[in-house]
Amino acid sequence: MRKDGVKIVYVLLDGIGDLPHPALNDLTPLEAAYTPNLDALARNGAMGRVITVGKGIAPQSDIAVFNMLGYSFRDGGYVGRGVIESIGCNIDFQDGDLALRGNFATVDDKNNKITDRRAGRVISKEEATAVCKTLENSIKFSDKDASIALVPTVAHRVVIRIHHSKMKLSDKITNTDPAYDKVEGMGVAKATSDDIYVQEAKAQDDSKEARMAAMLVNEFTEQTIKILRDHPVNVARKAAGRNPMNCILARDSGNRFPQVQPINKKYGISIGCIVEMPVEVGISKVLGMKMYEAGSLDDYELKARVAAKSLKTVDAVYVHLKGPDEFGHDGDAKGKKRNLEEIDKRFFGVLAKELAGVKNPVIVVSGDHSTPCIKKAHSDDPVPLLVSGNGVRQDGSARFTEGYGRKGSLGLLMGADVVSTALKLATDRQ
Ligand SMILES: O=C(O)[C@@H](CO)OP(=O)(O)O
Repeated sequence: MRKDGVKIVYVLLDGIGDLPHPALNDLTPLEAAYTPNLDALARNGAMGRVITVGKGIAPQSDIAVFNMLGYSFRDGGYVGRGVIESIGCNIDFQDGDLALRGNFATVDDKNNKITDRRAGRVISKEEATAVCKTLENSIKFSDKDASIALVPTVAHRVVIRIHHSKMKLSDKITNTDPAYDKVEGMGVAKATSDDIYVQEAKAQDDSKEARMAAMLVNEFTEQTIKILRDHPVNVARKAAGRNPMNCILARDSGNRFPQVQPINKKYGISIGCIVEMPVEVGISKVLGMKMYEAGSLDDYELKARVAAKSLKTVDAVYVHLKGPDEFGHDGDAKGKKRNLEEIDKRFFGVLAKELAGVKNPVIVVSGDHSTPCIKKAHSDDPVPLLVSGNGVRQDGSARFTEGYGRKGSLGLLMGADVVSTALKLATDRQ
């Protein structure tokens, strides 16, 4: 398969997949949205659907993106989102430390009932930094050889790193965040219910390293709620009628660096990326992808321009657009529809113009998982896949929607096969 001359733009729309929603006359956000640029790509290409990680698995973005880039970790060797986000935010992490993904959350501190898993989502860097600094200075573990580092990343997200100077901590512990389970190291969304409390971390084996890890995470959780009860940041937030960030929910622990084949070696082409969220930044570093700066999360026009320009130096560029997922989590179907229309106009519309000078580009569009607004959580519903351009045989798809994905000629793929399939389609015509 000749790969010289290949030019691919690979776009993952976070949380893209959805289900019919009453607020959209029982259409999905993709079906209800006006997306002329995506539809033009669909008419000039072929569609299918993707089970990104595994049948029945509602994956988190980390393991889903790894799969969509061809790394399935099905041997159970996945290191956990905590490690990936630690790498993404450059925290000092060594094998044997315990890294976890955290959420600043709002709890009723009388019974630890969670009233908002994201403390209202609006959290400034200053608030998060002040809270993390207080916690790092105030938390005292019963084991004097243990210490903690906390790094706020984006909005309600924070990375937790626990170090023990005399033992390698085990990652065989359960989450304190009730919204996600750990299955073979992978973070899997649970069908959430309203009656949710902060969970106690439990050791998943009888080793002293797992029991120590669980004990330290529980001490962290308990002390955090006490310390933050009257923290100035929360006094101010409550006075302003905003949810206090008075708990940190922890999940997806890991205790070692991933060992994987660099992506350029895996596919024999050079692949760059445009990513912002700490988890995708971590993935890109682990896979050795050249990262291109392209503004903040919704600088869509800039991302399109940088993506097209990057093809002067790399053969393919992976672009992660976070937008749709948060509307799914918030159950905002109309908001997700509007966000898709914005991405279509401001990213894909600009990309079409910017690629005018690129010979035979192939555009691949899919997602990391479904986040149906009706469920307000990730689901195992397959995501649509589109491969368009460079003479890819058109299959009659008229729009980029879940429905056309079901009927498309590419059929049903597993996430780990998407890149190799797209590469084959992109090079058959060479
Ligand atoms: O970080 C995020 O964007 C989401 C899902 O990946 O996590 P949470 O549901 O905790 O907001």
